[in-house]
Amino acid sequence: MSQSHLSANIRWGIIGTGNISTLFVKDLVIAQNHSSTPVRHVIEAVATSSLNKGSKFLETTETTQQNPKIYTKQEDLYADTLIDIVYVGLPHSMHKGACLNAIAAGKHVLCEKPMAINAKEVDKIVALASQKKVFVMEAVWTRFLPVIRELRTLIHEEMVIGKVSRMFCDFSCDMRALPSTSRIKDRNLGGGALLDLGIYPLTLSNLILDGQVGEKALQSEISSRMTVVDGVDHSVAIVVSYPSKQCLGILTASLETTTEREFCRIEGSKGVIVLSGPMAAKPTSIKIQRYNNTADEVREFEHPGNGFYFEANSVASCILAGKLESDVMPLAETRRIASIMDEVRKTGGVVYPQD
Ligand SMILES: NC(=O)C1=CN([C@@H]2O[C@H](COP(=O)(O)OP(=O)(O)OC[C@H]3O[C@@H](n4cnc5c(N)ncnc54)[C@H](OP(=O)(O)O)[C@@H]3O)[C@@H](O)[C@H]2O)C=CC1
Ligand SMILES: O=C1OC[C@@H](O)[C@H](O)[C@H]1O
Repeated sequence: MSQSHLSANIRWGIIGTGNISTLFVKDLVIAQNHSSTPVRHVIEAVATSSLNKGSKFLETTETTQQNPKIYTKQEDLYADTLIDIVYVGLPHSMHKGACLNAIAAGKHVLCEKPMAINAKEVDKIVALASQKKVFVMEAVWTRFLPVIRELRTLIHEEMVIGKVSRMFCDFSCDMRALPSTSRIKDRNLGGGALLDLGIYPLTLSNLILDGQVGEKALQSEISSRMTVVDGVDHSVAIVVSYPSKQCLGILTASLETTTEREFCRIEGSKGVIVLSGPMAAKPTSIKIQRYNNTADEVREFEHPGNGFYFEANSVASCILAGKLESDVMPLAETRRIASIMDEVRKTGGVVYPQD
């Protein structure tokens, strides 16, 4: 397919060759065939614990032909002057260090969620990014999906279900078989349901109940409970309420069961919207049930790959425009969600070494 629409290169350095880095880079490759892709995404280098893992990663992601360098020391990737932006795909406890090192080297950063273990760490990253004048964003890719843009229009502009009063959202994955040493369960790696999964229902409650992000977001009140195993939460339940809008969200996440495809129900004065998909991070369908109409309306959102390129393209456009943060996922929103998660953990009794 022709790539004549691509006017600039964005050269990525990928840190970590695990699950999400693989999916993300595969999507960057897919993005090259989309006429809406504003840049050519180049995988310039990858940093990994072993050369062998690096080679396998390049094969799996079909980036071998781009001839990326494989570094076995992250410092070498940060020092590579050909890299524009570092993508951090590491366990949670390693995000802060990787972000600070990349920023100190003058790189832009896209860091997997959560940007850091707590709001205090987020503040350090934001302060250094502001000093070094680089773009930084937490990779909450869900916010960039077309299904979310449509959902927000339906709820906040067209008000198809009237005034929203309540929503339920769950993100649970049965991870009982994982050992306690896995990044999902190990307290020293920032494990736990809230930071790994609960961040998505919190994100959706912001998008559905509020609609404004970051500094413009409305004041909310939080109550919560957790079940804790080996120092990390295996289940969490949060009630987020907006007194000024008379609405509330009941949000849950768990490592001990798996959510049904219909993972989110939004109730309004004129009807109900049900979101479904393989997981709360990736809604693929919106069902509208109007109280005055017997026929449901279903809108499906299918696209190749996972759809990480919507996020990556937006990041590339910000960088080309010289922006230091995204309007869709601004740093104040990362900070706001991080402090809510701090509050929920404080009530639930989950304390990380970084707190
Ligand atoms: N946006 C999304 O949809 C998703 C986001 N995520 C987020 O991505 C990040 C990584 O998650 P995921 O890819 O699932 O994790 P993986 O365990 O699959 O990969 C993490 C990688 O980090 C490196 N690493 C370095 N030290 C360790 C360690 N002690 N334990 C494990 N890995 C280590 C390894 O890469 P190497 O050996 O190459 O150095 C490893 O492959 C997390 O922040 C997670 O929340 C995860 C899944 C989906
Ligand atoms: O989307 C996701 O699904 C599985 C989780 O472990 C992961 O961290 C999360 O982001």
